Amino acid sequence: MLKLDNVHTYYGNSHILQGISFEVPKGTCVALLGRNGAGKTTTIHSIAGLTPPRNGTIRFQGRKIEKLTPYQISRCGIGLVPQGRRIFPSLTIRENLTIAARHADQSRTDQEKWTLAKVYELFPILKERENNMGTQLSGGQQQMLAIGRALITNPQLILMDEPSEGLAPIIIEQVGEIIKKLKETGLSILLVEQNFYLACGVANEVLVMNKGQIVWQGEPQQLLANEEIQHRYLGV
Ligand SMILES: Nc1ncnc2c1ncn2[C@@H]1O[C@H](COP(=O)(O)OP(=O)(O)OP(=O)(O)O)[C@@H](O)[C@H]1O
Repeated sequence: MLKLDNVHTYYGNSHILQGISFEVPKGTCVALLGRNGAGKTTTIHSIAGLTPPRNGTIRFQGRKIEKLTPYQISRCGIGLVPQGRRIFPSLTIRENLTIAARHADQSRTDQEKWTLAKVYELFPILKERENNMGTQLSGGQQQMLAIGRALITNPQLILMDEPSEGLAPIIIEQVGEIIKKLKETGLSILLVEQNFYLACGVANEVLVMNKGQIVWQGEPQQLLANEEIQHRYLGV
């Protein structure tokens, strides 16, 4: 589904991603873990075209996408749930969703298509509060809206940047359940997280980043059993 090969990304002269390679197979969730500043968001932004890589290739369903614009990448079927949610504060829930729907990929069959009704079915609280402004939502509701807004573009892969950030533990559990449900629909997910337990609970594979490189990769159970890696790179 997604394949990065030797990706190098810079901010000016700062060499941030130093040869990142990994794959997200179809229908799976791959979690990217690491301390603050490890390069997780930069990886997501490199894939989404917001900070294009200077070297290396990124393939989505076999097509090279590293030189495309963010809009073109989104049209290929990659949805972004950005860090901090980025809800439009002066629009209602419904407007936040319908604006995103205007950019939806229409090539999928009706059954697979995400509509406003399907997003409301997944998140009934958004339907109940559809006329509330973005700013009037709790952190958990904003996260649901950010996920709904990505889904309504009909992506085949979503990039989620720290969905648990700033949320209470009970809401983080709900986010975990949502991610599992999305996987069941066949969606592929690249999940960037600081929350070790959330990531290990939902991912098929975990990648650990440090200083712009992937320093460990394996199954969640292997990471849960590996205290050395947890201490050294994740501060668990
Ligand atoms: N716009 C920018 N200009 C210059 N350097 C940046 C910029 N954004 C990030 N960096 C640097 O790039 C490195 C990687 O940052 P990045 O945000 O990818 O890390 P992260 O693992 O996502 O951490 P966090 O959890 O804090 O978001 C850091 O050293 C950071 O200071």
